Amino acid sequence: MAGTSTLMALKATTLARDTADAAAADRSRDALVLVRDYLDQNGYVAAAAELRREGGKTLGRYETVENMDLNYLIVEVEEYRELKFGRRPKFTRRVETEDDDDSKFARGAASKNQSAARRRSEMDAAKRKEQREKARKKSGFSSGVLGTMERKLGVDADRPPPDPADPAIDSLSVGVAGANPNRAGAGGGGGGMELSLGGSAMNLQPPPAAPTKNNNEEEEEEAFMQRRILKPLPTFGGDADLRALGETITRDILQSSPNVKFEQVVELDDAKRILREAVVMPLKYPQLFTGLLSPWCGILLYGPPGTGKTMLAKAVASECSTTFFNISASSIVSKYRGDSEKLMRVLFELARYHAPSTVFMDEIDAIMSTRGGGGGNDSEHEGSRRMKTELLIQMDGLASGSEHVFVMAASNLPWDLDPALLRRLEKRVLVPLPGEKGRLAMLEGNLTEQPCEEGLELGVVAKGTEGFSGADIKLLCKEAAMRPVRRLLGKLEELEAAEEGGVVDEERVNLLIQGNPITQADMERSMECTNKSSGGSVYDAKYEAWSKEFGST
Ligand SMILES: Nc1ncnc2c1ncn2[C@@H]1O[C@H](COP(=O)(O)OP(=O)(O)OP(=O)(O)O)[C@@H](O)[C@H]1O
Repeated sequence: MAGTSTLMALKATTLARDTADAAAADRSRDALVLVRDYLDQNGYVAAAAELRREGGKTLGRYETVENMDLNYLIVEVEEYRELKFGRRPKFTRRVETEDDDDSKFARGAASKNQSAARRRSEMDAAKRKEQREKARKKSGFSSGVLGTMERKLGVDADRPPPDPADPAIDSLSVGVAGANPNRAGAGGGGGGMELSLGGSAMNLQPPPAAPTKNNNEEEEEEAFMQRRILKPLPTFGGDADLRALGETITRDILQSSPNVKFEQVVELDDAKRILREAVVMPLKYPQLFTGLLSPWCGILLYGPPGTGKTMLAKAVASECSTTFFNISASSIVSKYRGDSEKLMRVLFELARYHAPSTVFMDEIDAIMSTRGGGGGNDSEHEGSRRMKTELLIQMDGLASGSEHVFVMAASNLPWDLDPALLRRLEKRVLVPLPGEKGRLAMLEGNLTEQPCEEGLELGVVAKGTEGFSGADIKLLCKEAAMRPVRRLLGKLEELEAAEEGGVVDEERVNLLIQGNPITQADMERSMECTNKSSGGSVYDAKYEAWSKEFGST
């Protein structure tokens, strides 16, 4: 009898344990499905795919039931705890790790970026309202629920989005094993993802990349950019093709921070002035640029190759911390041939989504030369025609939209450009070859870190390089700097042979380099074997003539 009751007790315990195990497994599966669907809905395509891969077929058989998602659960728990305990629960807290000085850094960045954020906030208040409304519709929550969520995080509808560095703001960390850190294409911050209320809608945001040094303005600016671009992709109305294209653009075209300063660009004062006036200032002082003075939407930089057009575009993006989309028109033609029309649409959608943004289109003549008819290009491919039309439509949209998206196009052949595009590129700025002074400054800049012999006369080189572009000067310096290295190679081989392991230590190599500076003869020899790449005076005259007719400064 005693034996039977022991057996029954054992059975009951086993049954209870099995039931508890089954419930735990269900909970675990539910959590994964909820996270997966949340990632999907918020554009974390790669992370969701990774979760699918790890979850295998079993996970694939489940989906979140209607009227249920992660947001909803969080709100439920919050409201329940508030009712029961009189205060809302904290789901997460910020942690500092040894190798991730993130929060200290982010606090520094927060104070530096405060004034910029204030400026942005004024511009963006209306936009945020609109986004809140969209998010509310998307999440299916009433505005009251969203309001409650925002209050919990101290977010005011008309205040700027909370800074993730603010320790007062809680965020929910969701570990996604194996999540692709490059999901947003900018060297993301690893597998962990952070659920935060970015002003209104809940987004799973990967944490900002941890910088290596603190208190450095450039790096802070870069971290700000990282946070901005690590937003998840927009959903593109659920269109899988567009979303895939969005992923590609984010990976290939969007740059976190070009990190080029205006001071690094030699000469080109006119171009710098116009760019400051057209982009930098309107972002800093939006109240000055309204109505008739609304900022320019498009600028064309034209001139010989290698004169600093790309550098200028990057300087603009860095100076105003705009998200930088750098696309070479020839790559649109070769790489996205069948998709080029869609690419344009997705590119501009992403630019608006990450606004303020700068879209830089290099070699614009490759896609926007004069359309069929007048230019004699009647055989123009239909797809290419549609792509051009799409670009024009998108540019028109910029003028009427509220987002700050600024298009910079560059061309070496402005006379080939379609007049319809020219009309939309309101400012057209010549980026000419550098003068003698400019060339000297470039020579000095390029050779700053190279050991040069005492009394090296760079002025002579500057005089003798008439017609050279900045890129040519860089090549010339590289060639000159190679010459002492070539002289050293023989010596290094001898030393290697004598050295155990066949490697000469770094210090010794450095000493050898210091004792072998660039000489005047090296510079002269380099001038002899480096040619200018631009077309010379015929082209110069053509630029001048076009400038007179179409340029604007
Ligand atoms: N004004 C300049 N100041 C400093 N460096 C310059 C300048 N112009 C050119 N350079 C040097 O030349 C390189 C190439 O310049 P950049 O790519 O900006 O030229 P680009 O005008 O865009 O050329 P392309 O028309 O061929 O695209 C730069 O990385 C830089 O080293």
